This record gives sequence, C-alpha cells and structure tokens, in this order.
Amino acid sequence: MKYFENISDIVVELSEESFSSVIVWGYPEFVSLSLLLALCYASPRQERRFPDDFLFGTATASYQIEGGWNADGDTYNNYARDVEMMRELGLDAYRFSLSWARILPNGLANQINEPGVEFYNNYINEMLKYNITPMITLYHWDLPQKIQDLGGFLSPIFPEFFEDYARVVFERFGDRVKHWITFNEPREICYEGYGSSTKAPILNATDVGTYMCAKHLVLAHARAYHAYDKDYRSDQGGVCGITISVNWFGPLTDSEEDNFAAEIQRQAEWGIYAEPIFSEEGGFPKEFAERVAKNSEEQGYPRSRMPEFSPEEIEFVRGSADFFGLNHYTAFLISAAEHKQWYPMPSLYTDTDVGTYRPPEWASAASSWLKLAPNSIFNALTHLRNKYNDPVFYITENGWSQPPGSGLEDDDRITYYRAALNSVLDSLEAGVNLKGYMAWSLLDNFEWMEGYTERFGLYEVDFESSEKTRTPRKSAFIYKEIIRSRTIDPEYEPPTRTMWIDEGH
Ligand SMILES: C[C@H]1O[C@@H](Oc2ccc([N+](=O)[O-])cc2)[C@H](O)[C@@H](O)[C@H]1O
Repeated sequence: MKYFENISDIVVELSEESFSSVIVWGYPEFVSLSLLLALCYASPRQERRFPDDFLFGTATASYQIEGGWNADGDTYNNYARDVEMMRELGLDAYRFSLSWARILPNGLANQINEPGVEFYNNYINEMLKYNITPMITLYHWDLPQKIQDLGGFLSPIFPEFFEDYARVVFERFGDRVKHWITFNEPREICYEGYGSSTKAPILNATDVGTYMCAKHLVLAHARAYHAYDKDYRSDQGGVCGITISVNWFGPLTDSEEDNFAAEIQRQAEWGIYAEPIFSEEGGFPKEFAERVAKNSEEQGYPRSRMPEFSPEEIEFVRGSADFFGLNHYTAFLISAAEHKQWYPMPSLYTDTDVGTYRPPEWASAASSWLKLAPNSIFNALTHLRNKYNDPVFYITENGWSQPPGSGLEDDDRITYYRAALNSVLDSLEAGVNLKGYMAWSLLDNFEWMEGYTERFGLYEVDFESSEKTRTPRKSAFIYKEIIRSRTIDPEYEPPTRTMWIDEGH
C-alpha cells in the first residue's frame, strides 16, 4: 500500500500502477479515476521547470552533415555558421560525432590525418568560446573501409581497432571534451547492418550477424571505456557512456502473454546491448538468450546462434559506463499472437516472434517508423531506471521528420517536442536521474537510406544553394524559448521571424 502527499505524485504513479491500488493520503479508501482527475484540474498547477543545470542541446552526426568526404574536407566548410545557430538557440550543449576515417584514413592508428584533427579542434574551440558543451560520439555509423574489409563488427579483433581509435581521440581532444559516447545505436549497427538489409554493410548473415556484432560492439565499448577510465580520466575528468536506441515497447493488452512478449521485444531491441553493461548480472538478457538457444536447436544449429560472453568478459563489460545515453523517438504495442509479420530466414525477429502494432490515432511523421506515442519517454525512462539501478541518463536524440518542402511553419514538430519535453518533466518529477536532452536535429541532413526525403532540422537547409543556406523553422523559436525560460508554455508564439543571439552567449 502506498501513500502520497501530493496530487502530482499520484498522477505520476498512476501511469505506472493500476488505478485501483492508489490511496489518497489521509483517506485510506479507494478513489475513483474521475475524483482524481477532478482534483488534478481543480488544484492550481505549479509551474514545471527544468533544472538550471539541465543540458539542452541538439544532435547531429558526421556522415549526415559534414560533406567534404574527399577533402583534407558542407558543415566541414560551414562550421562557424553552425556554431552561430547553436548560439541563436541558446544551447547548453551540442552532440556531434567524429568521422573515424577523417582522423585515421585507413582506420588504423598508425597514420593520423592532421587536417582532419584540426577541423575538429576548430569546431570544438568555436563551441567552447561560447560556453557550449561538446558531447562527442566516437562512432555514428561511418566505418573506415579498411576496418570493414577486415570484417567490421564481425571480427573479434574489432574491439582492439576501436580502442586504438578511441585513444587517439581522447589524446587529441580530451583536454577540452568531457562527455564521450562510444557508439550510437548498437541496434541499428547490428540488426540493420548485419541482421537485415537496411544499413551498411548489408550482409547476408541474418541468423547470426546481429548477435556476433552485438558481442563485439559491447566489448569494443568496454575497451574504450576502460582505456578512458585508466589512462585519461584522472587528468581529463570527463565521463564516458554509450547511446542505445530505446523506443518504448509496451503490451498490447494486460494479458500475461502480451506482457512477456513485450519484455522479449525489449530484450531483443535494446536489452542485448544494455544488459551486459548496465545490469548487475551482466551478459545477454536471460529470457531472450534462452529463446535464441532453443530456436537454434530446433533449427538444427549445433550451438546457439547467440554467442556467449566468458566470465572474464562479463566482468570486463559490467558497469562500463558513466551514463546511459538513449535515443528515443516512438513506441510500439506488442502482442504475443496478433499483428505478426512473416520473416523468411532465421533472424532476431523470428527469435522474438511477436506482433507489433500502433493505433491509427498516433500522429505520423514523414519517416514510416516515427509516430507520436503518448508518454513514451516517461515509460522508457522509469522502466530503465528501475531495471538498471538508477543510472545517469542523457536523451541524446529525439525529434520529428517532415517531407521536403513543408516550409518553416512546422507545427507538427512543435506538438511533438512539447509532448516529449512534458514527458521529460514527468520523468524528472518521478526522480529519474536525467541530465540532458538533445533534439534531433540542429539542421536538415542526409537521412541514411532515405537520403534528403525526410527533414528533421530545427533549421531548414536549402541544399540547392551554394552556401547551403540555413533558416530557422518555427520550432527553433519554440525550442529557444523553452531553453531560455526552462519551462514549456503551450501558448507561446514567437513574436518575429528573426533569430538573434542573446547577450553573453
Ligand atoms: C533520425 C535519426 O535516427 C536515428 O536512428 C534511428 C533509427 C531507427 C529508429 N526507430 O525508431 O526505428 C530510431 C532512430 C539515428 O541515430 C540518427 O542518425 C538519425 O538518422
């Protein structure tokens, strides 16, 4: 039985618990939903504020914005304008990634491309001049060709190559950069790259590719983390974590079967990367690993298609992160029996064997996978907080796409951001240790397989112009006001269409 002193605490709890178990402080009788809602609306709503030290930022990735692939090197030529945009928005932080190949052209650490290092030095220094905290991702999907030729993430040597690269980066930039993210979205690297055909390198290895990649990626992450911890942290004083794509997967119904199916989906989508690092036990998530082993046996494989970690590897990986970065965009409802798709070959999705569903009333973005799902940030963060013993979190990506030519009045995006940031406030009020939020994205960019057909920018980019002109959308003004006031005013309308830089930024 739980007692509450504030109505707001009850509201938070209500999203996690069934209504009938809630008892109002001082009145130990059950209360109906209608009474509770009446109380919420009748009491004057306190202004909800983001903490002063909460980092508001935006995110990008090298391959999606830099251009200049064959130069000694767009942002590559326009970085000063991009930092000016960060100042216009009043950002506290900026998350971006390094191009491994721009620093180490053949992937290995024997040959460093000094002009590439200088580009990143200038970029970082320009941010620091205006008190914008750089948050760097070491790997956001652009692998040097030679590392791919050597087997990419399927090679057991991959973790060594990654550690060598990480050391060069810590050495060259760690005096000024204090927030490190090893990998962006292991699921997209491993499932989409090695377990399906939606991202490079598109290998025909769906049965084992995802799981082999997962093991090597997690070991590579841990090697970079330990290198930082042992040899750089004492001088540089920064933090090192990983960014995992965490969409929310809740049960379609309250049945035990659907609840278990949702858990299996969570384990397959992000548990295989998060569990080895953040759980107390370490290693791959138990129920899903058992399922893959059973399926493998039935399919005639001599051993599980999912590799194991040795006890030493489990210890090495366990606890190897100072924070949990999550890219969060949407949610899915999971069913044990309905809405299933057929997959022709053994793969992660024949292993999960669940159905996914989104109600038609959830608004759709330009990206087929992206829908506005209610409370999904709150659901994901409170679940992870409980599961992994209250880690520090950063939301390292969250955003909304529109088709090209949608113009500057991006009201759908504004609706999405306000809903997301209200869910962030709910999470903070529930005690989640969330330190920052990075909107995806600062500017329109190259959206992987979808090219330039999906636009995520707070700033529109005119890709036809030689200067690649950047113009703030309405959402940029709304985000700027949220950052300035540390509150979300649902009525706020920007007074002008002119961006300015506040004094002191
Ligand atoms: C728009 C950004 O998307 C990030 O990647 C994904 C991929 C798939 C999903 N999903 O829910 O299915 C979410 C995010 C990526 O990190 C970033 O680079 C952008 O492309």
